[in-house]
Parts: sequence; C-alpha cells; structure tokens
Amino acid sequence: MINKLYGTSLSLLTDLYQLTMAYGYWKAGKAEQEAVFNLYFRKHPFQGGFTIACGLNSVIDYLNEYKFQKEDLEYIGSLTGSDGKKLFEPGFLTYLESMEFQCSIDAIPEGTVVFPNEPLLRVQGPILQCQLLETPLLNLINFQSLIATKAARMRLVAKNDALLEFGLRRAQGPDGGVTASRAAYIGGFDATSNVLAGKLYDIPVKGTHAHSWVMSFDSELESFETYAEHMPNNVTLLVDTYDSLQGVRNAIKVGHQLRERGYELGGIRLDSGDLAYLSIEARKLLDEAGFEKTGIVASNDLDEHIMDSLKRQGARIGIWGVGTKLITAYDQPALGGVFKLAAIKNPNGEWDYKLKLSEQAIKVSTPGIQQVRRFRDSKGFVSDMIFNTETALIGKSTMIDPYDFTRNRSFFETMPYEDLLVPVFAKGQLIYNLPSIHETRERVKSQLAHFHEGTKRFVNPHTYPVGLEKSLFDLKTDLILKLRADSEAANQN
Ligand SMILES: Nc1ncnc2c1ncn2[C@@H]1O[C@H](COP(=O)(O)OP(=O)(O)OP(=O)(O)O)[C@@H](O)[C@H]1O
Ligand SMILES: O=P(O)(O)OC[C@H]1O[C@H](OP(=O)(O)OP(=O)(O)O)[C@H](O)[C@@H]1O
Ligand SMILES: O=C(O)c1cccnc1
Repeated sequence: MINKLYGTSLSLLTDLYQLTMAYGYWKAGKAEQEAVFNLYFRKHPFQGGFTIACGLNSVIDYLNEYKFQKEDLEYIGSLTGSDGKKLFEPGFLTYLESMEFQCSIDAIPEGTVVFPNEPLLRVQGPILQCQLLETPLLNLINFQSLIATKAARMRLVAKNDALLEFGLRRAQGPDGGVTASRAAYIGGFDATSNVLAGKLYDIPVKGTHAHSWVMSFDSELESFETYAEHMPNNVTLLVDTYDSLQGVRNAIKVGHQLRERGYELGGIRLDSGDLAYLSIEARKLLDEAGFEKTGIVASNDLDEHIMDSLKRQGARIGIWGVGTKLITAYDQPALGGVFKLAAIKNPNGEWDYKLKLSEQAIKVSTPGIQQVRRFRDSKGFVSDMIFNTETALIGKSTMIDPYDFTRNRSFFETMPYEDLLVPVFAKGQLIYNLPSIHETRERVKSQLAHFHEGTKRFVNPHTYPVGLEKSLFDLKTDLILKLRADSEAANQN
C-alpha cells in the first residue's frame, strides 16, 4: 500500500548513513555477517501507561516490494563525498541491485498493548540488510503506534460513543494523513472523513458538511432544506454557523420534512461554543420535538482530556469528531522508538552479544535475541518478561526490574502466558497471515480489557511491570561491567 501511494519502491526511504554503513560493511567483508537488531521505545507517549503497537502491516507492504530499482541505483551512484569523488564504487551498486531480502523478522502483532523496552520487532539477517532497514522500520512503526495510542486513549474516554476522525486537513502531509487515519481506526475510531484512507484500508467513511455550505445560501434554513432534499439518507446538519440553538430549531424543521418523505434526521453537529451546555440544550430541543434518535456530533479542537471533561459535565454528545489533536498527536508529536544492534554472529557460529552504554540508565540497550513473555492470572495480564531465546527457560523463571535489581518476581511454568513476538518473515519469505484491519481493531479492544484500570488512567498511571529474565539481566550486567572496565583500561593506556 505504502509503495502504491508513491508509485515506486521505497528502498531509498532511508538515511544516507545507512547506505554509507552498508557500503562500509560490504568493503570490510562484513555485509553478510548475521546480526540481530531490536526495535523498541523507551517511554510511553502522552505521559500514559500503555502504547499500542501499530505499523507492522506497512512494514510488510514495504518489505514485500523491497528492491533497489535502476533509477535508485543511478541516484546512489551519483552521490559524491567531500573531495567531489563518487561515494560508492560501481561494485557496491551491483551488489545492491542483485540483493534479495533475506532477513527474518519476528514482531508483536499490530493492536497489541506494549511497554517500554519490549522489542516490537526483531530483525535477524545479514548486517548490511538489517542496517538499511533501521530508518524505514522506525518511520513506519513510530508514527502509527503513536497515533493508534492517541486514538485508543480517546476510545477509553468515549466508551460506546461513536468516534469520527476528521484530521486530514491538519495532518503532516498526505501520507501523514492517510497512515494516521489507518492507525486511528485501529486504535478505536469508527470512521474517517478521509476518502483515500477509506478506499485504501477499508475504513468506513463518514461526514457532515462545513460552514461554507450554510454561508452559501441566503438563510441557514434554506441551506439545511437543500442539503436534505438532495441527500436525504445522509443528513447531519452543522448548526453553529450563526446561533447554535436556533440552528437546532432549523434542523428540527428539516427533520419533520424528512419524516414526511420517509427519512430521518441523522444528526446535528456543534462546532463551537460551550459544547456541554449546547449539547444538553440541543438534546432537550430534539427530544421535545420527537427526535430522540437524532445524534449530536461535537467537534472543535477535541482531545481525550476535553472529551473527559465534557463527559463529566454531563454533555449529551454521542458522536465525537476529532481532527488536529489526534492526527498530529498534538501534545507529543513523536514516539521515540529506536533500533539497536543486540547480537552478531562470530566466525565460530556463536552469538557475540552487543550493548550500547550510556550515562543514562534508560539509554543502555539490552543484548540478546529477545522475546517477550506476557503472564496472566484470572483477572488479566500481570507482567511481561523479556528473555533471550538462546537461554532455555525451564521450570521457574525469575524476572528482575532492570532499573532496580532488588525488585524481582518469580513465575512458574504452570502460570499461563503468551510469547508476544510471532514469526513474520523467515529468511525473506513472508510467513505471517495478516489479520484484517477490523480484526486488528478488535485486538486493541480486547487487549486493553485485560489490563488493570490503573494502567489506563491518564494521570500518574500505574507502571505495568516489565522486567528482564534473570539470565538476560546477568548477561546485560556482565556486558556493562566488561565494557566499563575495557574503557577504563583504555583510558589508562
Ligand atoms: N464545556 C466545555 N468544557 C471544556 N472545554 C470545552 C467546553 N466547550 C468547548 N470546549 C473546548 O474549548 C476549546 C475552545 O472553545 P471556545 O468556545 O473558547 O472557542 P470556539 O468555540 O472555538 O470559538 P470559535 O470557534 O467561535 O472561534 C475547544 O477545544 C473546545 O473543544
Ligand atoms: O477541530 P478539529 O479537531 O481539528 O476537527 C476538525 C475541524 O475541521 C473543521 O474545521 P475548519 O477547518 O472549518 O476550522 P475551524 O473550525 O477551526 O474554523 C471542523 O469543523 C472541525 O472543527
Ligand atoms: O465531515 C465533517 O463534518 C468534517 C470533515 C472534516 C473536518 N471537519 C469536519
């Protein structure tokens, strides 16, 4: 889909430094050395307590057509360095031209609730190929997970109300709009106003009309009547162009006319003013006139906090139209997902584990061929344990809080669990049955239902426990100590 949107393969959708490193691996004879990278984020967005994984479908689309085209190679071949000479030798371009995608990818399915430090994707394969994928995979997963999470927060507030995504006009460009519409639907929105997203992704499309429609007539009533005359099966009237409650009265008049023709007034939309007060008054007017089933849509810079406040004020809004604050993830415009090397195979065929040190504990990466085990009890999910698949887990396993080793928990084999990462590509071949977008949306709903309310609240959410299995914790600690000792020794020389 993503390739279709641009009408070209997107192998150049990467940072130049991925290509220069790829070239370096090739020149140094390391191109085919097997490596493992993990894609994860360090902190939930929106000061929340959960994140929704999203974007895997686009990753699959992207990789299914991963190929350096002739024009791509010509462009790469034209790039020059500081001396004005070509950056890349022709032999490297030939290598890229004949390169077949050979990586294996395990991933957490879209729509799963995920937590900091958990690998959303694990990529294993020739280091040159893994490296090239860092940027596009992060681009696809970070943004969509961010928007799906924002949408899921709004769904939690809206409960059973309808949620309409109206964001395209405020989106970060065409692709920002289209992919955000998809992520918003997965996160729990019911429909989008974005017609292209509706067509590409099978998302229901819905909408009302704008103020310009009303303003183009001599009177509001005439504009409503004309709209209803031509589209009697899709009438939601925007009532706030001049005076919202007078607008509701005009809508009711049109509602009576529609009934005479065998149709119903679908809804009215409020787009300014005090949405609590106006929706309560509008509901009274509609109910008194016998339009109990006519819905009230509200829009105007809504986000989950305003929606929550409106609900607490007793607003009678049944349908929420949300644009800017959702589509741009206004209060946090990026998820900080990263892609880190975790292991590399040595010439003896064994894994050498790799770790990035940092002064900040949160930025120290975790080595290992990682998997996430999610334990549950009768009430729901209780904790996640990241482990190294190379270390057998037999009987009791102990999980350690990576930031406080004195905190640990034990699990027994008998405790129910699921391992979250599933095989998606095996040596370049797609082996995953993609769920439909509707199934993915359902997954978000059922996943969230299994988490404690505290994890889902907006203010100071409960930190869901995620730890490292003891042998992985030990591996990480030993590596940190070794790297620190090495660098100290190097400093003294
Ligand atoms: N009862 C309410 N409680 C909390 N927030 C509200 C309430 N009613 C509206 N809002 C929100 O307040 C913000 C600004 O609304 P406000 O009424 O100040 O301006 P406005 O209606 O946008 O004015 P206009 O569109 O005519 O310029 C919007 O984000 C809106 O969703
Ligand atoms: O408010 P949002 O959540 O972004 O939802 C989309 C907004 O787009 C439309 O407004 P329009 O483009 O006419 O702008 P305006 O309402 O700010 O004047 C619509 O009436 C909504 O208010
Ligand atoms: O259909 C609507 O009401 C709509 C669509 C886009 C933006 N604002 C409103």
